[in-house]
Amino acid sequence: MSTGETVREPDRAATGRASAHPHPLPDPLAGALRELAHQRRLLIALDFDGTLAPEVDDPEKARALPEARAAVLRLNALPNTRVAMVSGRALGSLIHVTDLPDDVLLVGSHGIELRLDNPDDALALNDQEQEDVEVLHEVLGEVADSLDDVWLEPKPAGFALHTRLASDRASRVAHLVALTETAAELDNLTVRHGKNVLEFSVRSTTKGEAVEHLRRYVKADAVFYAGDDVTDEDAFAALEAHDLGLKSGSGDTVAAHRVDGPAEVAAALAALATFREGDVHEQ
Ligand SMILES: O=P(O)(O)OC[C@H]1O[C@H](O[C@H]2O[C@H](CO)[C@@H](O)[C@H](O)[C@H]2O)[C@H](O)[C@@H](O)[C@@H]1O
Repeated sequence: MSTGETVREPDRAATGRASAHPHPLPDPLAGALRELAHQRRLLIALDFDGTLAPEVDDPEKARALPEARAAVLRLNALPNTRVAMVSGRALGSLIHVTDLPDDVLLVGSHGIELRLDNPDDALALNDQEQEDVEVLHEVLGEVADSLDDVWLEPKPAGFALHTRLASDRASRVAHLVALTETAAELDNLTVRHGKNVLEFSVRSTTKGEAVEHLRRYVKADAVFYAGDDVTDEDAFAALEAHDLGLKSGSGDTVAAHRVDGPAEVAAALAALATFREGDVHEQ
């Protein structure tokens, strides 16, 4: 969790704005945000669940904290600054829960689905992939039906097997049986481990590839990425020297910075917005 000295960033003298939130940022993070804010063209890529939005039992009821949403909108309004959501959610679900302006770039299904500036083609699976999705549905459907509080969330290229409300025993059984039986039926399957969820997909794209694609797409000089889960580690690993990775919450990470959770991520985004707004006004 957050360690080291902390400062309340940004202060009114430095930026002309009062600090609007009570979550102090670790000193090294505040400094890194200040430096990042000077980069000419910036991509701000953000995971959703556990990063902007606290975890809830019903995925469709998850919403970004108001402070996080406000900071995202401030950043999105700045010149030479693009905001992207990079999520494991299906694109439709991501559009619904984020409810952001159309110029926010969206990546769903861990990089498989994109909504960039031009209307992109809907995800088109080939015949083999469609068959594999049907097999997955059959196998995982049986697992979910046989255990209390285990359920399947359909996605365009696979399924998420949710165990958040299941007992420890049911979760273990669900994971074991699902992994064994899908491996027995399908050759080219990607399995991603998340918080109370196992994701099965017939496409193997990662959030790391998504960040690389977005970096090229927006011609970014630097990238800010924040995420909380195992799948976000691919994105952190894709960051380069001038970038900034921010891990939300507990768990192993290769990100250079860590905060406790969505409230502190919101504070970091608000600080970045304030630093960058200051730069714009100075130009
Ligand atoms: O990449 P993310 O934006 O973090 O999405 C990851 C998964 O998020 C959702 O599941 C998780 O959040 C739910 C709502 O808080 C929670 O109920 C569930 O236990 C978590 O696993 C979503 O349902 C998945 O499709 C995403 O892949």
